[in-house]
Amino acid sequence: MATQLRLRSALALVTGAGSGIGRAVCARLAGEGATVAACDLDEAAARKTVQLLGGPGSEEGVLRRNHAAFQVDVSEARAARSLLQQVQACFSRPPSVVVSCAGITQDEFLLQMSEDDWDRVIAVNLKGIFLVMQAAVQALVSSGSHGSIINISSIVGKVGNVGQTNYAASKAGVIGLTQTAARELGRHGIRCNSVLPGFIVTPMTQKMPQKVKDKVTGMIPMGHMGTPEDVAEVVAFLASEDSGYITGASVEVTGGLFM
Ligand SMILES: CCCCCCCCCCCCCC(=O)CC(=O)SCCNC(=O)CCNC(=O)[C@H](O)C(C)(C)COP(=O)(O)OP(=O)(O)OC[C@H]1O[C@@H](n2cnc3c(N)ncnc32)[C@H](O)[C@@H]1OP(=O)(O)O
Ligand SMILES: NC(=O)C1=CN([C@@H]2O[C@H](COP(=O)(O)OP(=O)(O)OC[C@H]3O[C@@H](n4cnc5c(N)ncnc54)[C@H](O)[C@@H]3O)[C@@H](O)[C@H]2O)C=CC1
Repeated sequence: MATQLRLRSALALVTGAGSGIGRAVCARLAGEGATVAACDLDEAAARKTVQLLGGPGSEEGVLRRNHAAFQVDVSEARAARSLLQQVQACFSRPPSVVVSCAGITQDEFLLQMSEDDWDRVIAVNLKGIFLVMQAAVQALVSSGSHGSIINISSIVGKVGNVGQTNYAASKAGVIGLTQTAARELGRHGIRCNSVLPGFIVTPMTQKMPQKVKDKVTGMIPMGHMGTPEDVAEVVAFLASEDSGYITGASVEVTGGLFM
């Protein structure tokens, strides 16, 4: 159950906000009082998220007074830096909560995987988190502000997965990146944690071959796929002071898959 408005003083920057887990995270954080900067490669999708957050100004085409949408390709260094400049210009402060959900798959067996398939997934899923996190913590540290960074990895980053050498490597990298940032930033009052979702119902998993989806679902101890809201619940906890002594953690939201 959400603690009433425990994030009322937070400005939350969420990437991948236009779909799936990122959209659910925006809704949950806003529901707990946060002001949300919904960021995505697909600006229209990010705007749709802001409209779905409801409240005054959420009518079609009118940005809600206290939330805003931003377009960004997180894999581009200039774009990531510009995003933080835009967000600070819009809200006159750095984001105290940063949730990196933006991610892609380009699945293929190792024997057939192209260099481009490898490079693109690493650029978005790993370098993208590095770029956004670096820009955000530079703003937080220079302003002497505390914060909570939540990076979305995957259970695949822990155990691997057939057809995902690129994706698994990127998600394993997110864990190590986050743990290292936690070690460096604790003295600045900035916590950094990873969330490792399991098999969640989103457009990303809907692309999988049905026979694989059926196999995976049968392996989940809780017997069903998770929802984006299941992940958003954990993200909200890590964003709040209720997790004030948690940093460097990897929190699995999997229904017990690969425990
Ligand atoms: C025995 C089942 C074990 C399942 C373990 C898998 C756990 C996955 C949990 C995922 C949870 C978190 C996921 C996440 O973070 C979000 C995502 O990444 S969603 C996308 C996940 N992607 C995959 O799992 C890869 C799915 N596979 C494919 O997309 C295609 O197979 C691929 C592009 C790799 C190759 O396509 P193609 O050449 O057409 O071959 P087939 O599709 O016909 O497959 C050939 C053969 O291999 C089996 N197979 C494919 N993928 C997997 C897999 N992930 N795990 C186990 N087995 C797999 C497939 O069933 C075929 O087997 P046959 O016996 O020949 O039918
Ligand atoms: N769905 C699942 O089962 C799981 C998903 N994850 C991770 O959760 C995160 C969210 O995944 P889903 O919501 O399922 O996917 P999704 O495909 O529904 O949403 C991903 C969002 O990221 C955006 N995006 C893609 N590339 C981008 C870029 N370069 N810059 C900015 N935004 C970009 C897309 O436009 C999209 O809105 C991803 O990092 C994914 O790897 C982890 C474990 C399981």
